[in-house]
Amino acid sequence: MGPETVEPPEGQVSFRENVDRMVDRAMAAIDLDPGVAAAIKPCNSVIQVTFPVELRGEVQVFTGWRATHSTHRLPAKGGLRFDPHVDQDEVEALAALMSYKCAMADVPFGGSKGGLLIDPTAYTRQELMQITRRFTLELVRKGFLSPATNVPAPDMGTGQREMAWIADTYKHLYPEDINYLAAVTGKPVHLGGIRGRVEATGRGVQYVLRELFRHPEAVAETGLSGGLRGKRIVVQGLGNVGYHLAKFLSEEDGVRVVAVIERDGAVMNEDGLSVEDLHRYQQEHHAVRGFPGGTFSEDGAGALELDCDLLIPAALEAQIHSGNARNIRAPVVVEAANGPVTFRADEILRERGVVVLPDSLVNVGGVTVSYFEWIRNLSHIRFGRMQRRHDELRGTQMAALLMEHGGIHIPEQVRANLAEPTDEIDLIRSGLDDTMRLAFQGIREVLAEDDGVDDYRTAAFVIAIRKIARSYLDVGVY
Ligand SMILES: NC(=O)C1=CN([C@@H]2O[C@H](COP(=O)(O)OP(=O)(O)OC[C@H]3O[C@@H](n4cnc5c(N)ncnc54)[C@H](OP(=O)(O)O)[C@@H]3O)[C@@H](O)[C@H]2O)C=CC1
Ligand SMILES: O=C(O)CCC(=O)C(=O)O
Repeated sequence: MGPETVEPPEGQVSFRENVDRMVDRAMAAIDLDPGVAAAIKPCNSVIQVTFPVELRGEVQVFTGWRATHSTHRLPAKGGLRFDPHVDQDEVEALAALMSYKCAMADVPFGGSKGGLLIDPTAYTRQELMQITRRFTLELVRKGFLSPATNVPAPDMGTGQREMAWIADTYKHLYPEDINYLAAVTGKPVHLGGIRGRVEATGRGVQYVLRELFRHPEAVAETGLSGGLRGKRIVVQGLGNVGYHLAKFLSEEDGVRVVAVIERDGAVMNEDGLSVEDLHRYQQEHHAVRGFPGGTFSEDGAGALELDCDLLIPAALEAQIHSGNARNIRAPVVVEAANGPVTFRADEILRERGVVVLPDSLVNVGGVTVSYFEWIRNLSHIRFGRMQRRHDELRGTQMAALLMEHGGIHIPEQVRANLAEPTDEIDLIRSGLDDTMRLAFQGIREVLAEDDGVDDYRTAAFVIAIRKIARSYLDVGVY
């Protein structure tokens, strides 16, 4: 749609419609059978639950949703959001995105997402536990939560604590289910979680950006040059995803975080913000205003338009829309959040040559490590437990053999590395890194080979849709 076209106000286009329009663009590019397209796009089932909880001596009623988009693989997988603005349209859109990202990155799950309409900051820990347990009960009883069919995980407003309550509630309902721990992922490690899940989405963003900068031709297309080191980033949202990605990129890759946008405004420092200091400040003050390490502006939305190399929205959807897409100065937008760019903004950015790395690629690290956690729960054993000492012995023996019989001097540090047993976290990072690299490479292949596909988002959807369509066609639709 050209900039001159008279368009309906963008606010009238729902999140779900935005996702569908992006999917339509990809389906058109591969000439998908209309029947299969119609089978893939809608949510398979959606539940709305309304339940009472007695709090502070009175009954309060809560509403929540869980949408299952696709069940071509089971369980259907996706986060659970606690937010005062969530609605059915939003969870449907997010469930659809889960199907596509899982298929694209070879994470063998269908797509689902849930939300509870609540302001979590208005309740005590004890109250939230009561509400979460009751919500869990509703979802379980209605067939929307179990290790085999539908497995939630953290999203906005939820984390390890809520996942622990969900797992425990499920266990009390089905103590005979030997796989009860696999009913939810993102749990604390001591309660059946896996090392590396908390930071997985942020870590995945780091790995995908590292992979981008291993492809000089891809970097050249963005108009940037050189490596990741020294690049200037603006991050929106310093929650789970935003904090970890900003921390890893600045501490490990020499990236400069020139601005962080939070709910109350933006804090800027051209020399680079200390992510740890800012995070600590934000945790303490529930705001970034007043942070001594940078300059504050109340205009958070305006800060999206700051000059930088990589703009990384990591908070809410629809942050880049037709009203500000022409003002975005970053040559690359990295969608760490789900749906931060509307369909219309996506078109404008494409016209302007801004490269958008889409959510389905960028934030797939979270569900990837959830997949590892789910497998760990089903296998009832920590990854690496059987081979750690075996690896150590083999490394020690190999180093000794090379030194004694090959006459090779191996420095002590190298010998120590060879003999070091592999920890679970090493395996998780290896699996995550591999997934992110392969996902990026798969998209580059489609961009190179498919005529009519010339942006990362369409390429990611093309990969996903082809896989989902194949699984529909292979088994037949009945
Ligand atoms: N957690 C995960 O593993 C995954 C998350 N995602 C996506 O990443 C995004 C962020 O999720 P996550 O980090 O888990 O959520 P969190 O709730 O941990 O963090 C969200 C952050 O965004 C901030 N925020 C809220 N409103 C605004 C606003 N208007 N402007 C700027 N910042 C704002 C929040 O501030 P405050 O604390 O004040 O509310 C908070 O710091 C979501 O789109 C989610 O779906 C995607 C894949 C996996
Ligand atoms: O870890 C998961 O299962 C889901 C993560 C998620 O909600 C997302 O990728 O948007």
